[in-house]
Amino acid sequence: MTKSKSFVQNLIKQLRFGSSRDRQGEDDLEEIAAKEQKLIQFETLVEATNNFHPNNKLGQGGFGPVYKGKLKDGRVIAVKKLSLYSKQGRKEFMTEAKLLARVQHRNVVNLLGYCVHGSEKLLVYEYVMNESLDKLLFTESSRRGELDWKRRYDIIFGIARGLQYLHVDSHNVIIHRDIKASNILLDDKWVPKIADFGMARLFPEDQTHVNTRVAGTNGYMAPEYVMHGHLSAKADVFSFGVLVLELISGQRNSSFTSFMDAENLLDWAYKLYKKGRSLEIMDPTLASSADPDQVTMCIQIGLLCTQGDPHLRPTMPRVVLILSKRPGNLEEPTRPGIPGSRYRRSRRTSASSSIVGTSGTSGASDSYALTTNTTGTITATATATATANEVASSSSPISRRYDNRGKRPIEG
Ligand SMILES: Nc1ncnc2c1ncn2[C@@H]1O[C@H](COP(=O)(O)OP(=O)(O)OP(=O)(O)O)[C@@H](O)[C@H]1O
Repeated sequence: MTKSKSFVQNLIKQLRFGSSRDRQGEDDLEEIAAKEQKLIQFETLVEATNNFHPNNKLGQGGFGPVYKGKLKDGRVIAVKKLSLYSKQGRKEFMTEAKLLARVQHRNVVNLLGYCVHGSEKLLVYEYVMNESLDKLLFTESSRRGELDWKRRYDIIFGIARGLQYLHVDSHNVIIHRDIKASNILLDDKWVPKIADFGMARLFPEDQTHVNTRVAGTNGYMAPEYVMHGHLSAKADVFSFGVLVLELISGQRNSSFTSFMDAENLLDWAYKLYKKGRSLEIMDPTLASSADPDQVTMCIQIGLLCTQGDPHLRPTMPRVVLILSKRPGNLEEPTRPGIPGSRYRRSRRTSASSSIVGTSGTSGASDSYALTTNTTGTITATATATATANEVASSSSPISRRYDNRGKRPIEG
């Protein structure tokens, strides 16, 4: 067996371990990473970041702070430092280290190595120059103009390719679970890199979905995942669709300003689409650079990806195909599934990605109303007695608190 093959197999073994084996997993990982020469000395990082000087701080994530640094060989790096007291962070940190060690793709951030220094743990990435899409699109509004239509289209395409790689082309199915604007980094050529694999899950090849504890970010999570903890690649497809509509409109779904009585960005886009006026959602700063046909197609893709019924959403390979071939006829999107609105759960189990219809309700026998209150608590209400027990059950993820970043922690 080759060295790299045994490395990958060891990592897969570790990812399947339960939490009681985390400690063991960490020790193994150190050994494996050392063999792979992925270990970076703490002193090297101290020097590279000028002793983690506040001036070098790039931002603060769920794990802890991220610093910019420069290695002696000239490579610019981003160092993610795990907060010492975060048990949750430790788990996510290990997941990120293990998963990123085994993926390599132009549209996935490159993990250069990691470092353990006493109780401190650090992950070292290539520095991605234009930082996060979130900053450009929403926070530093003066820079939004830098994202003309061509760049936004290429970003959409790049993220789609990155997700196709994770879902299909890597050894196992990897579900990212937290696709959102702040987890997309843009390099100096505006190539998007999917980052932050702390919540990702690795699926065995023969498994298409699992039921899991819900974790993710408000505004991006697929309804079947929020409601039932049902996780499949289609949950990432949903988040991707939200991101596409955010990129086109320049509006954050989670803090949407209401237009046309729409409850959120997806609802607004859908209502305009049904009236044949979908281009009205377009960010005004795109007016001079936009290709209307391409924008229209991307809005339709965003709506297809965010459909309430996960079976109706296209797979990522299909999205990549649509983006590369620009077909004249695309299927009609059905109503989007949105936390905060009514979601109908179809009983149908077979997968299909090219169904034409007006709503994802065929065979539906139960439905839920999901509401988010001002404190960020998501609450689900069963609207059919047949499912009242399921909703009342303590294992059903119906009422969870979000932190002030809109992020739901992994529980248990
Ligand atoms: N490889 C990198 N290159 C350049 N900047 C980075 C890199 N990794 C992270 N950053 C910056 O550091 C900041 C914090 O990133 P991090 O991934 O820890 O958290 P986040 O995605 O903002 O939040 P959360 O952890 O809650 O999802 C981000 O704003 C991002 O711009």
